[in-house]
Amino acid sequence: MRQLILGIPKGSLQEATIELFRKSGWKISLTNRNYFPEINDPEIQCSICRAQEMSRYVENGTFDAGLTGKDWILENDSDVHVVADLIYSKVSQRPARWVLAVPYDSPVQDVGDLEGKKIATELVNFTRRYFAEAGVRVDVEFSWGATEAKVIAGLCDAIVEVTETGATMRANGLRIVKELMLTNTQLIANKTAWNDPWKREKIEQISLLLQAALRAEDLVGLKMNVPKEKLNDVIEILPSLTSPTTAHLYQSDWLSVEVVVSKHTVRELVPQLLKRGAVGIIEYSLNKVI
Ligand SMILES: Nc1ncnc2c1ncn2[C@@H]1O[C@H](COP(=O)(O)OP(=O)(O)OP(=O)(O)O)[C@@H](O)[C@H]1O
Ligand SMILES: O=P(O)(O)OC[C@H]1O[C@H](OP(=O)(O)OP(=O)(O)O)[C@H](O)[C@@H]1O
Ligand SMILES: [Mg+2]
Repeated sequence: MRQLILGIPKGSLQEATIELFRKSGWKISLTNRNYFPEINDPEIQCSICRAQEMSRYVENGTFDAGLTGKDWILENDSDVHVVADLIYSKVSQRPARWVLAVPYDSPVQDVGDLEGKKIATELVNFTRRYFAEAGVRVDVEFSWGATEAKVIAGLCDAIVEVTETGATMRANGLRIVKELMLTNTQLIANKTAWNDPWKREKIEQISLLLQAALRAEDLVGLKMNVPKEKLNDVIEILPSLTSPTTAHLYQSDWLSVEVVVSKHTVRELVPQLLKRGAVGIIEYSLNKVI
């Protein structure tokens, strides 16, 4: 039987990635210190890899496909096929941001103010390129991590660092001067693997289901009963992916109405639906939206 070698990112993206696979129908079992986790699909062999190195291993064919941040694909300048953007980060379903930041009371207000200064970052190539294009000469120094501490300690004048919730920036009293890049997780494939029909189909299956599970995260189903004469009043305020489904209730003038809506609209929507004559409203979560 053929097998697809799939890289799963270690670190910040690991938990969210394994959880997304679970929702998509694949159980990845990680035991302590084992870098080759079990997966309940004989056609996939998983391997754990640092997000920073993933794109290199996909590019050179060690892995057929893998998940990692767009930031590191760009930083490594890897020649890989991007199969899908999967918008999630460590704790949210939003992109993370790479920002230029300084201590709160620093005189630096703009990129140009950093001429001749020192910048610490994990994303050295990207940062050098950014400042070269801006025509500002800076000394970019590689940082192994805990980068926020370095600018506070005065070891550099500014940092280029990733932020998601902003908690670390706030906790260290840092000020964002500029947002340099948005990044999100991507599913990438080795170019030769992508041209192999069996592997491509397997990668596309993974892509389809991961995207479906991710889309479902933000949505819920709503179902309600509505008397015929109130139907238009109710439908008028229903946002929906497609137009709402309606069905007649058995031997009655009532209809059942079903829609898929954004989770965040529900608390506004439900009281209005009640006012307009809907009853027996139920909300249910969705596993996948295709
Ligand atoms: N909240 C976040 N913090 C840091 N990286 C994040 C976050 N959300 C998403 N990412 C992405 O995770 C990848 C970095 O993950 P990785 O595990 O390799 O580094 P790390 O989590 O910083 O590891 P380490 O604990 O060694 O610093 C990048 O692609 C980055 O964009
Ligand atoms: O905006 P926030 O939600 O606070 O997340 C961003 C923080 O998370 C990452 O740190 P990491 O855990 O990777 O530690 P490191 O700095 O040692 O790499 C990143 O380097 C930031 O410090
Ligand atoms: Mg880190």
